[in-house]
Amino acid sequence: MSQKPTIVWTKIDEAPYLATFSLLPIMQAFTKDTGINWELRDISLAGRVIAEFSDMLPEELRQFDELSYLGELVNKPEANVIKLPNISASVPQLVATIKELQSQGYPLPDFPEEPQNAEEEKIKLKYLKCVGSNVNPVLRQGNSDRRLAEPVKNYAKMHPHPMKPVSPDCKSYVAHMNKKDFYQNEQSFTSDKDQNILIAFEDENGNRKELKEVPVEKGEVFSASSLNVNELYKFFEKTIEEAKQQNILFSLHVKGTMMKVSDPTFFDYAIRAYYKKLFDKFGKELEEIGFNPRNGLADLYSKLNKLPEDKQKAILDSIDEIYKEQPRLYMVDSDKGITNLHRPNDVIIDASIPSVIKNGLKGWGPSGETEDLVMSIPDRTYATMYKEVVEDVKKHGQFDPTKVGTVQNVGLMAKKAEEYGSHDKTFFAPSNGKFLILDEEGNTLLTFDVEKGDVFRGYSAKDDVIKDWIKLAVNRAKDSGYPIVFWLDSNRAHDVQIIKKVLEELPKYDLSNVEYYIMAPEKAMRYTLRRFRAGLGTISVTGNILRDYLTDLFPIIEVGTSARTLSIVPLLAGGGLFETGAGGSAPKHVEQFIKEGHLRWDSLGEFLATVESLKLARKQGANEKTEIIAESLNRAVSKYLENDKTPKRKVGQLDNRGSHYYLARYWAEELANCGDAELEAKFKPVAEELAKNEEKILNEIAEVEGKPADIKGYYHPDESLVEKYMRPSATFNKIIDALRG
Ligand SMILES: NC(=O)C1=CN([C@@H]2O[C@H](COP(=O)(O)OP(=O)(O)OC[C@H]3O[C@@H](n4cnc5c(N)ncnc54)[C@H](OP(=O)(O)O)[C@@H]3O)[C@@H](O)[C@H]2O)C=CC1
Ligand SMILES: O=C(O)CCC(=O)C(=O)O
Ligand SMILES: [Mg+2]
Repeated sequence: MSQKPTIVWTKIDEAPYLATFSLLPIMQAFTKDTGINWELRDISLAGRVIAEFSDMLPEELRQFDELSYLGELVNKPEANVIKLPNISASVPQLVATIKELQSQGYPLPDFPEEPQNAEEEKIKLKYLKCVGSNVNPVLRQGNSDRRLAEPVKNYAKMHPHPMKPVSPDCKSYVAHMNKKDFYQNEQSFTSDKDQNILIAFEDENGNRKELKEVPVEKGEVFSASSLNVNELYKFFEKTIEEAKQQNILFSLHVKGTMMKVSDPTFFDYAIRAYYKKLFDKFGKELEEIGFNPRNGLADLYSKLNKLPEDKQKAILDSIDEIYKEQPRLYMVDSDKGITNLHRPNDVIIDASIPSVIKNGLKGWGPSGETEDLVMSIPDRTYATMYKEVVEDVKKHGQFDPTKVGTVQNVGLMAKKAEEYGSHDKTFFAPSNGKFLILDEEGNTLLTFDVEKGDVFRGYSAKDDVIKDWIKLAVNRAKDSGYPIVFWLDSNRAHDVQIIKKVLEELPKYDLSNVEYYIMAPEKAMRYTLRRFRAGLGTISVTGNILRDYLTDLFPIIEVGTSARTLSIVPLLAGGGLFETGAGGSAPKHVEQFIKEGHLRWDSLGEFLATVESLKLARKQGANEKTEIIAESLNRAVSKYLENDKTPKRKVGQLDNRGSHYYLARYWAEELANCGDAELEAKFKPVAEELAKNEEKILNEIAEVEGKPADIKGYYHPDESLVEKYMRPSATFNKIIDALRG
């Protein structure tokens, strides 16, 4: 192992990217004496686009492919990566990024949505590599351990975030399909050897097309499922009609970003059902301009100018008519008329359902008021547990953050586990027929009867990954004393295979102090909520999707935002990946920053991740001061929370930059009394300087607030301007830069 451990800090997008400019210099300054080397590696959406197309760019605009570099690093024991949340881009976000880069002088080709020749086909494929969740699955070469640190829980108890009460006559509910969904159609097997299996499609005349060869390891659980799109369409028709009858909002909650291939299908059919009259009346024109509902209604607006003006007007009028007849839509931004069906990346289920719960089971309607709503979550695999929590809130009332317990998670995530690794194994039926899984001898292992347009996806979980996940769960149970609940459903073919492994593995451990259960998601939710409302702690041990969903749901209920989560990924190869929070990149915060110079991103996730990363660096060879510095940071974070120095929502209040000042000050104060003479001597004057200059520093920050922060870009801003806005206090910078040396 190298003598000089390196911590990689990732350069990403949106709010946490902005915050990095203020925070990373502080981290470098305070850890100077550890001998740790800090590297900033660009995995932002814009950075990935530039790297992908570097062969087409002039030398000075080229960029190294940092994601591939990191993808290799995480498989080495020296890996120590702090991964901030990055954009998992939808196609509209990608197109916006390309436009912005072009406007900055990057000679990038347009995104060829409908390629006309082989060259365009190649370009499209390159661009599609930048879409969806293409960073996380590459870096996540370990399973995940997500939980809230004790001081964070205590903070929420002292400063509870608002949770709106639920009205006793609340009409909100979760709607899902009842047949022919992924849940019903799943099939699975555990491979008894290393082999290559084949995914193929056979039409009704027996013509077979080979689609993809997939290597499968011995002990790997391989599963596949299909979803019937006619049934999906009927589901939307019915749910839309119900919303109309009940006079509540219609809403759709999916993961169009992470599940970039299969989930836009939900969008597609929701749009076809909701705007049916538009398709009936203008089907030909919509086809002519290449409207693709998978990209949301925004795609129609962006292509409308290809039609003559009178046609454009007729289409817009028809949309207005539809809004009068159909149920009101759940809104993303009612002021701007942006609806739930506008863009697939705006409503992301893991964050959106908790936000509905926070709002007292209401969503924003077109009038700018909150209203009851139906939450469509088509596939039952994950809808039923949301239904359970929604019904629980209706029955028992809103959660009280000062009283609830905690729900931690151990997630099966490594090596592109489960559905989150299915993108390259997802196909759409070109006609009625069947998808087949064949072994090397051509024997049929699984068969899926489908109709034209149906979605098929294959996914798997590797044996070593499952075993590591079980080990992590048992260890967490022992460390915390909380019961572990495996959220596994004996009615799901995939879960049946996993349950077998859990039952085989568990007896290999000393379970004398471990309370464990295996329950289907609905029941697991019921059990967990009972304990949660009684103030008790429980660990959910789940697959990859439930990991994602539950680690937003519970932290948001418990502490207001999943950004405050501690998210550790012990890598299978021995290193560590520390994700900051469990949430996203908070685009709303960037909008506020650009408009009024106030950034309300709370970097708590980054603070907590750094503590863990420093502890790992110590094990990787950093000197003994590292531990003291990490512990001091940990205590500084507690102080930061006790004194409530988290950023506030409004301009004029403490923001991200001010909150970093307090973190630095408390960290210096802790180091000034840490028991290490050298560190104490070094940081005593720093603590004094920081305390003495409090007003001056905060005033210098306040000077850039209340007016626009023009950073000349959203996906790829001018970094010298970002730096200027994010480090506006000369006094503070001087103290930090002196430490950085
Ligand atoms: N790990 C990753 O890399 C992840 C990436 N993403 C990506 O992030 C983007 C945005 O996702 P979205 O669903 O909007 O979720 P976000 O978590 O970005 O935003 C939802 C809301 O959470 C609150 N919030 C989030 N982080 C903070 C913070 N640090 N400080 C204070 N409040 C915070 C704010 O809510 P409020 O106004 O209610 O206080 C915010 O508006 C998408 O592109 C998505 O793909 C999403 C999840 C994880
Ligand atoms: O990778 C993504 O798209 C989002 C990941 C996410 O939401 C999570 O890990 O909680
Ligand atoms: Mg998530």
